[in-house]
Amino acid sequence: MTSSTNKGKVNPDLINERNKCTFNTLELTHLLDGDEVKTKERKSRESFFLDDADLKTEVPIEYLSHKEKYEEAVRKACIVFRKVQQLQNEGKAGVDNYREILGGQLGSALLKDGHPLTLHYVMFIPTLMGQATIQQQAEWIQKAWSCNIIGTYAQTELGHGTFIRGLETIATYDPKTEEFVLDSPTLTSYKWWPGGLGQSANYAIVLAQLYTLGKCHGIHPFIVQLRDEETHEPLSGIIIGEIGCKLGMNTTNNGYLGFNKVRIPRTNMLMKNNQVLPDGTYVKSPSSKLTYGTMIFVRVVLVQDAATYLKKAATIATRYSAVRHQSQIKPNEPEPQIIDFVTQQHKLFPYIATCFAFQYSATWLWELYNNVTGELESGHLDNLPELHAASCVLKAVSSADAALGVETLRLACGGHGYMTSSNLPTTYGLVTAMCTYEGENTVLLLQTARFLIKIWQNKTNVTNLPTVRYLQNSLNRNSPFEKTVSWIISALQQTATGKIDLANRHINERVKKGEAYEDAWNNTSIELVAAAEIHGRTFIVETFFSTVQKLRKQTSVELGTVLSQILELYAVYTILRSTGDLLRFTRTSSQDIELLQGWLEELLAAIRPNAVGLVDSFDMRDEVLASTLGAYDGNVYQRLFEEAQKSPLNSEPVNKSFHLYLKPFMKSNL
Ligand SMILES: CCCCC/C=C\C/C=C\C/C=C\C/C=C\C/C=C\CCCCC(=O)SCCNC(=O)CCNC(=O)[C@H](O)C(C)(C)COP(=O)(O)OP(=O)(O)OC[C@H]1O[C@@H](n2cnc3c(N)ncnc32)[C@H](O)[C@@H]1OP(=O)(O)O
Ligand SMILES: Cc1cc2nc3c(=O)[nH]c(=O)nc-3n(C[C@H](O)[C@H](O)[C@H](O)COP(=O)(O)OP(=O)(O)OC[C@H]3O[C@@H](n4cnc5c(N)ncnc54)[C@H](O)[C@@H]3O)c2cc1C
Repeated sequence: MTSSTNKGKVNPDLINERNKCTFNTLELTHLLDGDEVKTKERKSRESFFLDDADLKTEVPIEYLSHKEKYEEAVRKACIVFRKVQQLQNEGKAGVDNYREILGGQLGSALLKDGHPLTLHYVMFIPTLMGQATIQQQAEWIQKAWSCNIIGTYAQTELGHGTFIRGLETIATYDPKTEEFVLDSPTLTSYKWWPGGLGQSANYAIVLAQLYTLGKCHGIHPFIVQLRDEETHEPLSGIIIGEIGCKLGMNTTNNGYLGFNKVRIPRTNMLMKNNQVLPDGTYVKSPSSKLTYGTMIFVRVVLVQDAATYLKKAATIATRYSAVRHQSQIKPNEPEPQIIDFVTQQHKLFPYIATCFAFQYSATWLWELYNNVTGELESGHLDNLPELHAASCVLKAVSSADAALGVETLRLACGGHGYMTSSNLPTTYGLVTAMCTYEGENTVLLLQTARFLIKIWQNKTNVTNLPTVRYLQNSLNRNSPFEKTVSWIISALQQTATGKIDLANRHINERVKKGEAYEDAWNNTSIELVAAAEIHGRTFIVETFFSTVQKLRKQTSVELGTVLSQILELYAVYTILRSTGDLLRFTRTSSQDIELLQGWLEELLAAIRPNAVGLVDSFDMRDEVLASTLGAYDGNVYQRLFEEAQKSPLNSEPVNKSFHLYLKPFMKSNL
């Protein structure tokens, strides 16, 4: 039985759902965490943070002003990281805990609408680790780890986010003083967006165009002090502030930054990859793309984050759907639980399955990232393009599907899903941002397409490239329909290959007609994005399949059966999203599509008794869900009512606006 912190009387529908679950939810929780010990450690960390009275906010943050929200977020952020440091000193915290504390699980429970110090940990420290020399690390890392300085990552500008070669901030080397002079020559060159930049950080990694000895060498990273370490006043020549309210993430303190001829020492350019010598000589690294390393790191960790946000929304919507009764299926019968409507199951269950699919792809990608960065350290760059392409497509597909999933799950909760207290709107605000930051999704899909087309055009040997190995079987037509996940994978691979081939042919045809390659690329880009997307989805299904094959060797029969069902559901759901392409690029017939549809419906029915059990296995504490609709006890209506009482408008029977405006207006109409 999955534990919960909530001691309330549990709703009978949920008791009933839990009684009919066919597998041991605790076994699945352990499997998702890694093992029983890891579950214990996670739960003890959760208690360490969530039971701390100082980390609770009395008034729901929605009722605070923008300024108050920020101040409350900083208060909590400091407590959170003091506690992290305590765990570190006790040897109980590592990188994974930062992920948990900043990301979707604990992170959004502690700071519901974003963390003002996230960028310090997610990009400032990783950039120092990846781009600074040993000497520079000796100077900066310890100060950063212990938070004596707080940093951010200032790359995006008002005028450019995607096209980073077009950034306008300038760093001109002055050999006489051995300093760089940072300047923002235009309004569009102002940095715009960096998290924590507004009022929290006193340092930043700034990406700027490097000029030395009269020549521009492209963008390079510099560590720049922004504010006085004692007074926190902006330093001379630094123009800084916060960018204002956003759709979500309103406590991340995103900022703007301009430079008016700010001088920094030569040694503040991060020189692990490229260098500027004291006399101004430029020394180039083997690959200009190593400067982009931090972006790969963040894209990799975001895939896990997408899974976590989706788990949260799936838990809320599934529990709510088990408790909510509405309408009738047959006349004269009681109103059913809305989870019994098949359309409702179709909104919920594929997204429950998607949580698993993304988690397994995230694990795979994290391992690839660690292997390839290890190789980069020893000068081997061969596998960087595949890592880049894989991280782009998995970040894009997982964030897009998680955003769509959270919104679908919100809609699945009807009117109550629209309440802020359901926590679905805030979760959507967090997850949809992911589609834009760290590389806008379309742009990232085009990066993956670039990799795929290159492989296809050059007939590259793909034997050692796991994400594209399937391309070697290229255009062999797939076998007749079989009700297996292997068949689905091969049909998806066939479809992806067909789409890559067709896009490539269209580029070539356009070039033959006289278009420049770049124009032909742009004119084919709708197809290129679609090809990259299905390539990504295919890989996610394949990874889910191989993971379940491995896991089934260690699970009980009951859990193994459920894992296979959700794998099948994810596979069938994914392929049914592409029926048009399936008919175009494979031998699949419309009768096969009917069979797939029937299979989908069978799976929804098979998963129905275990739906609540599956989301219970995610083991998200009520404080993590922070939702009137999703709590473990299912007491939805009581919670909605209680939360409504917290509206400041309910603190007095008559609001002054009645006397000031409404009454005079109403009387004047007599
Ligand atoms: C150590 C302590 C750690 C503690 C922390 C641990 C964990 C933290 C964990 C979890 C955190 C959890 C949650 C996080 C929660 C919230 C996150 C909150 C905030 C997020 C902040 C977001 C911050 C940002 O957004 S920063 C700004 C990001 N900006 C972008 O991503 C810009 C996108 N644009 C680009 O990347 C590029 O410009 C481009 C679009 C790729 C084009 O570049 P260009 O130079 O024009 O390249 P071109 O197209 O010509 O390609 C040339 C060539 O290079 C290849 N290429 C491109 N990029 C890369 C790369 N990155 N790596 C390798 N190779 C690359 C490209 O494919 C081409 O190759 P080829 O010529 O075809 O061979
Ligand atoms: C919540 C949030 C937090 C952020 N945090 C940070 C941060 O800490 N530090 C930081 O430096 N930045 C940060 N950013 C900025 C973020 O990285 C950029 O907004 C992002 O990379 C997208 O760039 P853009 O805004 O220039 O979009 P644009 O590139 O202007 O996108 C607009 C449209 O143009 C299209 N487009 C652009 N180029 C192409 C192309 N080559 N081919 C096809 N279509 C194209 C896009 O697909 C999109 O539809 C943050 C952004 C957000 C929303």
